[in-house]
Amino acid sequence: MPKPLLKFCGIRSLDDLKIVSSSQAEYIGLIFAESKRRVDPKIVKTWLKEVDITAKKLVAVFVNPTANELADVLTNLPIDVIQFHGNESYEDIKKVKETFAGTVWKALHHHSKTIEEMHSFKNIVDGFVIDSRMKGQWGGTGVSFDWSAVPHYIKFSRDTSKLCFIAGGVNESNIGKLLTYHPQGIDLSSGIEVDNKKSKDKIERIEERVLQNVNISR
Ligand SMILES: O=C(O)c1ccccc1NCC(=O)[C@H](O)[C@H](O)COP(=O)(O)O
Repeated sequence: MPKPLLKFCGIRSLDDLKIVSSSQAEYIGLIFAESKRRVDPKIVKTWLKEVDITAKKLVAVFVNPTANELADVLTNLPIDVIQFHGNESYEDIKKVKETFAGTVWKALHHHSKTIEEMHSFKNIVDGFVIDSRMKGQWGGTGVSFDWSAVPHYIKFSRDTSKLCFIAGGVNESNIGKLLTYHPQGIDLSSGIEVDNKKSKDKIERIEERVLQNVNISR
């Protein structure tokens, strides 16, 4: 089994960025939505002068963004992926794709109709992030969903040639179980934090588990 792609999300300081830049993650996520992890694109721009992340892809996470919010981020930062994490419509995403040449993912919350929602976005997005559904919160909840549904999400994504990340409450204690489903991608935020900061130790322990699993399945 190949190593699942890793996305470390919710970087909120220069120190966080330094930590994830030397990690095994392929993707680094920044939050541009209402959240304790929200960052200002102009400040992130100053961090990028100090930290080389050219080996990684930068993901901008939005929740129902305005055109101005999108423009502010896209003009200041070298964004590779836009992740729509709100209730954006197919048409909203289509409009953004007219001018944004990068990759676009739709985050969907796990519930009984998520596969139907994936169907409705499959012709406009490059990938999905499946996250936990928590009342009043869009993401970064630290809560995991019932992973017995993960094989359905993986199958749908494979059949439609989309990338699929599993998100929501993944941490060093439960990632072993998630790895048994062989997801293409895993997205973590709360599970790699201590006191609201990204933790190098937690990241290293998680990466160890991921790499162990890759070796075991060889
Ligand atoms: O992380 C946030 O604070 C956040 C706020 C609003 C919308 C999305 C947000 N996060 C998006 C992500 O991609 C997170 O990595 C994902 O929800 C998993 O978070 P966690 O459960 O904390 O691992």
